Amino acid sequence: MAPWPAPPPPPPPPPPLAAPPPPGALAKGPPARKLLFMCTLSLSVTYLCYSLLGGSGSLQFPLALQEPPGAAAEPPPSLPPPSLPPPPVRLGAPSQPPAPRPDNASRVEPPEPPEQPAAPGADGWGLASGGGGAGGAWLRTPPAPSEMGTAQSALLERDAQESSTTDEELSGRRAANGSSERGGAASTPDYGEKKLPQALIIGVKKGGTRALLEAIRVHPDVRAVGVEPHFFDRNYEKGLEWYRNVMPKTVDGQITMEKTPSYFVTNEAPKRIHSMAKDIKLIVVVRNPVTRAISDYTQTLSKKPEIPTFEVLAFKNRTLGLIDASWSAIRIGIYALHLESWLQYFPLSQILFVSGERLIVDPAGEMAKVQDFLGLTRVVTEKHFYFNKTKGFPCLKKPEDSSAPRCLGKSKGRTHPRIDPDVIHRLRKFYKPFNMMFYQMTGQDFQWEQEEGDK
Ligand SMILES: Nc1ncnc2c1ncn2[C@@H]1O[C@H](COP(=O)(O)OS(=O)(=O)O)[C@@H](OP(=O)(O)O)[C@H]1O
Repeated sequence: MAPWPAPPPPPPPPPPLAAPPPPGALAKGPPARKLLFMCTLSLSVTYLCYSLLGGSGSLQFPLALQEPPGAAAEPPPSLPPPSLPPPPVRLGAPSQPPAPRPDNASRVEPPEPPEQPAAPGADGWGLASGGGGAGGAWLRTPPAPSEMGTAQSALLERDAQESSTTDEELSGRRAANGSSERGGAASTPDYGEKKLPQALIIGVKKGGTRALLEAIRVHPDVRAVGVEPHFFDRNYEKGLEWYRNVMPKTVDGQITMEKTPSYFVTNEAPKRIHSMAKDIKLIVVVRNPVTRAISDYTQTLSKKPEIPTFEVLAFKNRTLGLIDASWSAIRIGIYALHLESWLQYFPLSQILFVSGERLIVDPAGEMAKVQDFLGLTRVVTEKHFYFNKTKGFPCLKKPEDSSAPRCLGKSKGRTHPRIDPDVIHRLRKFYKPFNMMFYQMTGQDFQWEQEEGDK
């Protein structure tokens, strides 16, 4: 294993509010941080402006964003006049500057066993089976308005608690795979030490996080917990000792990892993670937000077939073209806004953005970047993957203790319902300025605007 790189210096405090740059100033190339700050500030203000246009809504995303039918995609409006009050809730912005490392011992509860035994391969790579998706095109009748209100609130309620990989999926996979699958905590030898993670896959839900985790677990210098601990969102009160106890044992030179995709959109997560380990490495698998939203919806639909159609849920008012950004399936994909809160605590150099699309077409290429980022030697390479035609995805050729090839389970790579192309078009236009901002913030062009289809 390559030596763990020295932790980068702590991020500078968020820059003070500044006056908007004169027109064209950005094009003249101001310092990168200033540019980034101006961009993100502009985004937040954009969001506020959209919000003021839209009406009522949830706390985090108060309002729907309006996109009149046929309107040309436009970049976010420029900064507001100085008299405009600041956004009451700035998405993801921490309420305080980074806190000093807490005294863990002072708030630790007696450790208890993990809720889920950190089952290796839980929902991970199983033997390739036929299909890989549930059903074909899903044509559904929109519900009556009264029905819809109830269905939508039930959905939103569920959204708040839903795991990206659900417990049913996990237990299903465990049953299907048996309990002796490779990798992870359960197959970790009974020596070594449980450590807090040094790297996290923090998102995004439906981005390809499971595929990434399972691939990196092939590396002998990585140990990862199979289930999603949800420590920094749902289980934080249980304390760091609980969290440590969830982790697999590691020996010197091994990295401890976990993935919980909801961290990326949890307001408190950046601060909490920073207070645990400011030099932690963060990985975000991102995917075209339109496809991601459909994938998210598809997952919910598979559990709750009675929910309204995607087309119904995507709009606050379809005639007016009001996109419902309070719906989590849509909100999660506004990556630039979520990233802004992470950048308050972590430098960009500590965050790796993996393309969910490339993870499918070139898994080895993306894994090379991941291993470099983690300071690992490139052990996981082309020779570990093959494309499984039945599954329609790359699968692992040969996990470390088995000669059988493995694909991810049926909950990964579901067949998406057919979505009205006009709705997809409108969503693309909705996301475009946020995507542009995200490319600027990360310095990477994920080329989502060039994709034609949904998948
Ligand atoms: N190798 C491989 N096999 C199967 N699926 C793959 C793979 N690589 C990426 N993907 C894509 O991963 C999507 C699921 O993302 P996540 O694992 O992040 O989902 S979750 O948030 O943990 O539920 C899943 O989304 P859907 O296709 O919408 O089901 C896949 O497109």
